[in-house]
Amino acid sequence: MGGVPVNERGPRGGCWERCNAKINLTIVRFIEENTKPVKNETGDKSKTDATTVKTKVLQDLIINNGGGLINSWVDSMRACSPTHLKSLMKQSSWLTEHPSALDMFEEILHVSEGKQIVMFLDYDGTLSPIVDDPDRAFMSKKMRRTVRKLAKCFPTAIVSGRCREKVYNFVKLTELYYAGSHGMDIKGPEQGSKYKDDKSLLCQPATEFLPMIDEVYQKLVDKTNFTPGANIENNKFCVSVHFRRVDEKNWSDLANQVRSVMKDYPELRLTQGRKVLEIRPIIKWDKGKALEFLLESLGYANCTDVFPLYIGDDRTDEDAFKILRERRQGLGILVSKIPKETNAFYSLQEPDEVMDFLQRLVEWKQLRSGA
Ligand SMILES: O=P(O)(O)OC[C@H]1O[C@H](O[C@H]2O[C@H](CO)[C@@H](O)[C@H](O)[C@H]2O)[C@H](O)[C@@H](O)[C@@H]1O
Repeated sequence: MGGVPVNERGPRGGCWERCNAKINLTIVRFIEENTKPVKNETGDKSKTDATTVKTKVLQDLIINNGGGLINSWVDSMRACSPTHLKSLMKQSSWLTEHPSALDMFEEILHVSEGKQIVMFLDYDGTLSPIVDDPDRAFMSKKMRRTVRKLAKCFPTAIVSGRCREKVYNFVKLTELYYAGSHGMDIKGPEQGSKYKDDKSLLCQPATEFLPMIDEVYQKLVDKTNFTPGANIENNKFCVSVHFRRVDEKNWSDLANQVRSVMKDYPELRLTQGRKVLEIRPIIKWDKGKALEFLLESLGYANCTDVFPLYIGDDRTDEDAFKILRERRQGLGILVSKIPKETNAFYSLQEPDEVMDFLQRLVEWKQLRSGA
């Protein structure tokens, strides 16, 4: 550790003052954008706030058995009104604290100067847009080309909540590291990596939970069978309960179904992603631990000259952002159009912006190495 370029407000030695004008412009754009009707992830203009509120209620139902339900509604409704002045101030201050990584590109290069950049990329919502059907979350050919070029320039890992095989089938690049099941299933590149021969690299810290996860998966499939739109996804070391296509009036039923299964499995815990409940072993392993494991495997355990860049859109990515802050090393970039509590330093609005950012990194690296 040490040699760390970031502090609580942003990269140390970064050019914050010079960038204020840029940030202010972005804030103005952001406020303009958010005073228009807000589009949600599936393109429905009216529902974003309502669904955010309901997601919180669903979580409350599951975790607190319904306690604090009314307060939760009111608090969330207050917090979610984008036309409310207080909320706009919150959005603008969020953008000041988490500026666009594209706007701050030069500063990021500056603080990574002389260090080995290592790339960590989440999949859903980061490399592929969020879609209704989880089986159809394809990444574009252009994004794949970009990630392929990126992996030629820097060690690159995909870190996903999906099972490793499934995320590999979407990405289809043999030269990458893959950490599936929220980091509980890690494998090195199939092809000899130019950074390390990691054909044998494999880390699966939750194998003893496999039979339990299969059992819970089956029970959830049976239990939610009559809830239209509910979709249970087996991610090998964890299970996802999708409610994106469940009518909101059935969310509490679904929550009760999940709770009735989970109550028999104290060794499992529940986290929440984007319209998905994620059930996984209670072990102390997450995307942050996966990041540390991969850095170590790459030989950067105690290095001061490494600069991990982690890009992700979901709550589970926060574990990795937090580790980077704690290590005071590299930085996290949150993909989000709306303010979220985050440990990331910067933001990007959507996968297209992620692609632009990755492309700029590739061009910069190629220029430097005279390729
Ligand atoms: O860590 P990630 O790669 O971001 O995985 C988190 C979850 O991603 C997938 O679900 C999300 O994307 C779907 C497709 O766009 C969308 O339909 C769903 O609502 C999102 O939550 C994946 O299917 C889940 O298993 C992962 O837990």
